[in-house]
Amino acid sequence: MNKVVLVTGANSGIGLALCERLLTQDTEGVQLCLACRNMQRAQAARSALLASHPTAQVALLQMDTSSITSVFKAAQEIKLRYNRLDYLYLNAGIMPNPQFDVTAFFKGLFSRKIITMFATGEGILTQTDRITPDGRQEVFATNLFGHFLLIRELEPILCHAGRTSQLIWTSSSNAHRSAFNLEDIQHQKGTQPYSSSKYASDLLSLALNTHYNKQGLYSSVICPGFVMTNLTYRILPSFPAFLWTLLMPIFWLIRVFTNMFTLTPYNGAEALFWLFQQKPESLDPYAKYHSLTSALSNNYTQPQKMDIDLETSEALYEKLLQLESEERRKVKEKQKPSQHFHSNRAGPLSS
Ligand SMILES: NC(=O)C1=CN([C@@H]2O[C@H](COP(=O)(O)OP(=O)(O)OC[C@H]3O[C@@H](n4cnc5c(N)ncnc54)[C@H](OP(=O)(O)O)[C@@H]3O)[C@@H](O)[C@H]2O)C=CC1
Ligand SMILES: CC(C)=CCC[C@@H](C)[C@H]1CC[C@H]2C3=C(CC[C@]12C)[C@@]1(C)CCC(=O)[C@@H](C)[C@@H]1CC3
Repeated sequence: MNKVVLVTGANSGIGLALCERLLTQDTEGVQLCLACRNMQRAQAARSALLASHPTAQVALLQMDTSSITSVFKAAQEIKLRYNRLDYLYLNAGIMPNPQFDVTAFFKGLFSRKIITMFATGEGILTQTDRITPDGRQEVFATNLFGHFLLIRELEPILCHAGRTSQLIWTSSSNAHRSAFNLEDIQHQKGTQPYSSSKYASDLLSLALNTHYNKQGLYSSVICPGFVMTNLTYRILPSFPAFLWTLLMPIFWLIRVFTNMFTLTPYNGAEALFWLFQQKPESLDPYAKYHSLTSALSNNYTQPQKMDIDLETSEALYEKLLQLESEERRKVKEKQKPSQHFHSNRAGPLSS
């Protein structure tokens, strides 16, 4: 039977590379749905996939994960189109207005933390977040909360007796406990919203396993390593593309010291692809699955224990459920005036 696979943020980078890899492995056996914010880029991605796999089933769906209305609308559409969903890749993500701390970078080069700095970007990156029209912090809304609402909405087609479904989050080695605060889950106060949102996805994945494994739904997280994509090019915006190309030999050299420099979206998608082939019951809910590339350019996936605990994951889950109820209440409030308007119109006509 065909596997139904939905990938968010599938029009570029790691998400698109995953789609390409899935189709290369089994063109006929996969029914792909690319859920994208930008439909022009989504069309281009679909055409590229169909050019190399003309018989593939590739559908498109408009969804902006930072917008509550868009997520609810997309979820309705998905439920109309499919009666089951085997894989949901929660991959869309942003790192807006990144600031690269040059001083910290040079200090790091001459410290014992040099490898960690290159592997995780720890200590050298901050971001300035924005507020969405819904009034939420944009990084939290895009990377985490929109995805959480999507999962909750898709529950009926994700949970089926007698078969399993997988949720797979594109997290990061940049996820740190120190950037996350349970009292400020949207990271309104700090300067590391990206790290906070990725740490929150690690916690949420654990909580989802606690609450949904019995219903056959399993969640895992991966880190794609450091990959050259639109997201990373924006870290040094003044750097022209050719300078990045000039840096490539240095980056390949760094692979001798850390296998986290996967560099290409194809390599970065390794763990996402590997998880597609695993039995979800055999996976460790406390592990992050890393895409790694050796100095000799061999790709492999390796699990690493995450710095997370059940108590914090449950507390975050509760807070997300509260936010979800608030959002549902707001949606109902918005619908009320128009219902009132229609019933008023219906009144005199029927009398
Ligand atoms: N590159 C790296 O080194 C690393 C990346 N990651 C993670 O990998 C994931 C993919 O990023 P990557 O491929 O690198 O970068 P890209 O910028 O190429 O991909 C990000 C994707 O997310 C989509 N997206 C962004 N915002 C929204 C939104 N509001 N609604 C729907 N889609 C949205 C983008 O679509 P659009 O075209 O509309 O912008 C794009 O398709 C992200 O979650 C990122 O955090 C993790 C660790 C390292
Ligand atoms: C100018 C030179 C010679 C080097 C600059 C390298 C940095 C721009 C680069 C080194 C490690 C990278 C890194 C990330 C971004 C770019 C670096 C800081 C990430 C933080 C990108 C997003 C992620 O999720 C992390 C896993 C990446 C970790 C490594």
